[in-house]
Amino acid sequence: MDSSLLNDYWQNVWRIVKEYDSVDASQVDAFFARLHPQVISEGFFMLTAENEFLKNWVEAHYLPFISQALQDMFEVPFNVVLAIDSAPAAPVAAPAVVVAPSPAPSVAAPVPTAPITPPLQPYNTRPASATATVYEEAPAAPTQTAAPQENASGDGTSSRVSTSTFENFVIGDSNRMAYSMALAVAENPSKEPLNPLFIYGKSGLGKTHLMRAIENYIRDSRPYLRTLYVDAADLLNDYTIASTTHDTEKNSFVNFKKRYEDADVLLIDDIQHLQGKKQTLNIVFQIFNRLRDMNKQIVLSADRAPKNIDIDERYSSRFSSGGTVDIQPPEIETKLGIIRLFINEYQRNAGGDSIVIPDEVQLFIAENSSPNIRELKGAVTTVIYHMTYFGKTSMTADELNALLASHFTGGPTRNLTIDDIQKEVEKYFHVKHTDMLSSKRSRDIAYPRQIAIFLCRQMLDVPFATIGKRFNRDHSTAMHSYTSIEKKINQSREVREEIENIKQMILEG
Ligand SMILES: Nc1ncnc2c1ncn2[C@@H]1O[C@H](COP(=O)(O)OP(=O)(O)OP(=O)(O)O)[C@@H](O)[C@H]1O
Repeated sequence: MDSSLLNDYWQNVWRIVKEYDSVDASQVDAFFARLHPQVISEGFFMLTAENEFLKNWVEAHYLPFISQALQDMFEVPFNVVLAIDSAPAAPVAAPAVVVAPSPAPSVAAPVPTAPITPPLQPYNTRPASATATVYEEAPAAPTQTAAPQENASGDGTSSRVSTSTFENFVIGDSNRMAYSMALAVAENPSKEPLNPLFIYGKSGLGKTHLMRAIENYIRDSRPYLRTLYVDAADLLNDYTIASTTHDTEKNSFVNFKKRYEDADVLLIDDIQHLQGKKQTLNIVFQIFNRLRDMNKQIVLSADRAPKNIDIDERYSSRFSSGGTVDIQPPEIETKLGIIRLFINEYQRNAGGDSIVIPDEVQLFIAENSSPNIRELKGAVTTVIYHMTYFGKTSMTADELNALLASHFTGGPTRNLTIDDIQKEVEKYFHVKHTDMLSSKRSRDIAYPRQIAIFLCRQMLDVPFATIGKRFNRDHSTAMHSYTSIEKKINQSREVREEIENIKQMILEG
């Protein structure tokens, strides 16, 4: 979106607010003249104010009016955010939300000629099939204009490496902050305080999507930067090969390290895979420090908070020394947004007849699928194929249940057992099964054991006596474990997240 359009929207908001009965138009003029629109996307509007006083005053007196005016214009509720920018530049339009106002690039670097910008349309121009539920969905059609070109990307490829972009990431409360931070990094790599950026959340919630979106954005907008994405499991593999290759010059190892140290932007996904891999961690840490010293951008992701990764504290504290943000399980609105996005994508790929999945079917899928978005997408594919193949125009709840029962991991057909829970908890904490059942009481064994007992009770609802027996304990010890974890969950968000995470892994088997 060009900045004049952004300004037009702002002028319109300004005009509408002045017309409200309870406001003093001249005061509005005085204050609003010192605000600068920065970003608008569906349901989100960000302004900057020149100082704290102005920000606080506008927040206290005019924020609801600004939201209302935007809602009047676009017919969706708006979240309005004010930030301080003491030296505001000309307003910049970004694809969607950003965390902080982005100053003009400090180096004479080529910037994207046309930033990614979802066209914002009044809500009533949406297809009639869209339900009234509010969600933020970036339109699927890519609008980044930079043509694929030779760049210095670390893996030698010259343009986009996956289809995950900021445009096809559906935003909701559960992921808004992560999206904003990822976008801020993509727009201004190596800018403090988001270096390193650490994104964490359970499986299938969109961490890789955001990392790939950062990678794609930078490859398009700053092709001269070497951008390197790697999954930690592949990195580990790379390292094993490099360190075991018997070349006398140690070229394999040197090349391995150089490949990562040469990156301007290094993205390492799923770093929990490095738990227990001392040597690899040590090398990764050296690479990390070197890149940080050279002010290169690092983005890390994991399925749990840095603190909960079983690695030396000096690593985890360095890894989380910049921006740390989590992605929570999606709300129904976000799930519906993703379902619609996926139907549109499917339709575009398939061409031909239009695919109509009734709203009630979409709602059924959103309500019954687990938070894992892979599962959600799989369910949509199954339904699309089923409806297309049998020429159906709708499906009843019973039919959907029958079709998707085995698909949903949390569904009724998944018969979880105490064994399943023990197995996943042991895997998560790297505890041997014999230790889990032993009388050992060191914290690294007792805590996982308590969690396993807690989950057996919570997920299976079996008597404490039965659970105790399976852990070589009596009824009261099992009950004590349960209450002790319950207490920890109430006291600590991290414990809560960790347990949710393990639960999800158990459900996914
Ligand atoms: N908000 C979203 N909007 C659109 N698609 C999404 C969103 N979140 C996730 N997805 C899609 O869901 C799938 C799973 O997401 P992704 O691979 O990013 O998860 P993850 O958190 O990295 O999981 P894991 O930890 O298992 O690697 C991908 O196809 C991704 O494009």
